[in-house]
Amino acid sequence: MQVTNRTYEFQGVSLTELATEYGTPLYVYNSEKILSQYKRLHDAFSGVNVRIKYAAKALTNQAILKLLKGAGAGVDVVSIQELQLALKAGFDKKDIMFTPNCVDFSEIEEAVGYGVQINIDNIPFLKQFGQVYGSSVPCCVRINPHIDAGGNVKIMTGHKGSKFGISIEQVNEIYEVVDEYEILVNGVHVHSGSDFKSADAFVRAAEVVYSVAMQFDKLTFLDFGSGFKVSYKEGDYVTDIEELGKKMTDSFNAFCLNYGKKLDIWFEPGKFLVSESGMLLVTCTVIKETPACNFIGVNSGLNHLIRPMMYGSHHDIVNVSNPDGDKKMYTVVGYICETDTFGSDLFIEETKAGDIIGLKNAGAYGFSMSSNYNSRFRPAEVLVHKGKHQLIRKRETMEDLLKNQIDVEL
Ligand SMILES: Cc1ncc(COP(=O)(O)O)c(C=O)c1O
Ligand SMILES: N[C@@H](CCCC[NH3+])C(=O)O
Repeated sequence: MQVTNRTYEFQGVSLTELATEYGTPLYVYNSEKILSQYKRLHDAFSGVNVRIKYAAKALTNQAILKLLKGAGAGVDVVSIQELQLALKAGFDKKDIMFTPNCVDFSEIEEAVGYGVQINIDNIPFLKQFGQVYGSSVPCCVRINPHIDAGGNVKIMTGHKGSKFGISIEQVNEIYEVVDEYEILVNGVHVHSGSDFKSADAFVRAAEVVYSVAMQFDKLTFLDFGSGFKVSYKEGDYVTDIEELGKKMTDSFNAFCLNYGKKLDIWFEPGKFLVSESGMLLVTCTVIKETPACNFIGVNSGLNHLIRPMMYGSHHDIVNVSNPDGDKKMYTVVGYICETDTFGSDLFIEETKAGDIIGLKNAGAYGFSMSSNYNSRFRPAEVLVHKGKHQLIRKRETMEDLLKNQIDVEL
């Protein structure tokens, strides 16, 4: 995003004009940022056969899926619905990885029916998979490496107490089940969390994967999940992707040499690809000066962007209508009937009712985690691509709120 000629712009398209044209609250995405992040990651791993499986959960809009497919990405999905969305966007079944957790086994069977890559994350399902498919359908196994990584406890998935993956301490059971049913294991997977505070977590998880992988002789890929950290605020630690690329390329190539075969290396980034591309535009409804602080009230809330309330996440907030205003300290809050603070004691350009306020870094887990709480409509979404803007999701209407409700006589 640039501030040019006193306006916030994506590819020369003014964000205030988008807010006027489409109304607020509005999610706006910049395709250039998504594509440049994709290229950066791909280039960092140019010394190995890298496959980037976009974690669709971060932002599932068809336009975004198509954009990433066009760039060469595959996709990681966690539900049958995400799988169907990926197929609808044009992904080939061979480029889709299905990584569910605690679903009914029938979802695995359904996914096998679609012909996508299956990732198994518990021993009972591995057994059941062996009983049903033997060696006729390949599967990947998800390992829990017992590594504490991730920005906060709610988004850590690789520690010993986590529900995800098969514990590294149960790895012998995996080998026994695989032998018993002659399961064709074609991949080993690890995903230790989101927002890693250090790239070292990747390196440590990779060592665990390499040691597990040596026991399988039909592998075609190793999947190191995600956890790439982007900057949410000035001074934030960010994953040095180029540095990580060098380190992991060396260790991966050494592993392949040892293994006796060149494998593919997979990653499943969500945030890294789409977070910084997105801005949530809202309108200031009221400036409320209290003895405690000056509130900027806005026409949105935790129903549209839950990350600050759910994880204590920081999103930089700017006054898009008044980019040159003097900065004052504000607390930005939503219109929901419970505390829905977007940011406390932030220095933001002087704001008045009616101004357009932008919450940055809202591309990942923004719209996809939104809800209709308080019976509010979810926002519209706009994609700026090749210098043009397009509506990629309509704002909801009363019809959407009522469409599955059944009118009964009482
Ligand atoms: C299995 C899996 N892969 C990939 C991701 C994407 O993570 P991130 O958005 O941090 O890149 C997640 C979410 O944490 C996940 O659960
Ligand atoms: N939803 C989380 C990311 C991880 C979710 C998937 N494992 C966030 O907003 O930071």
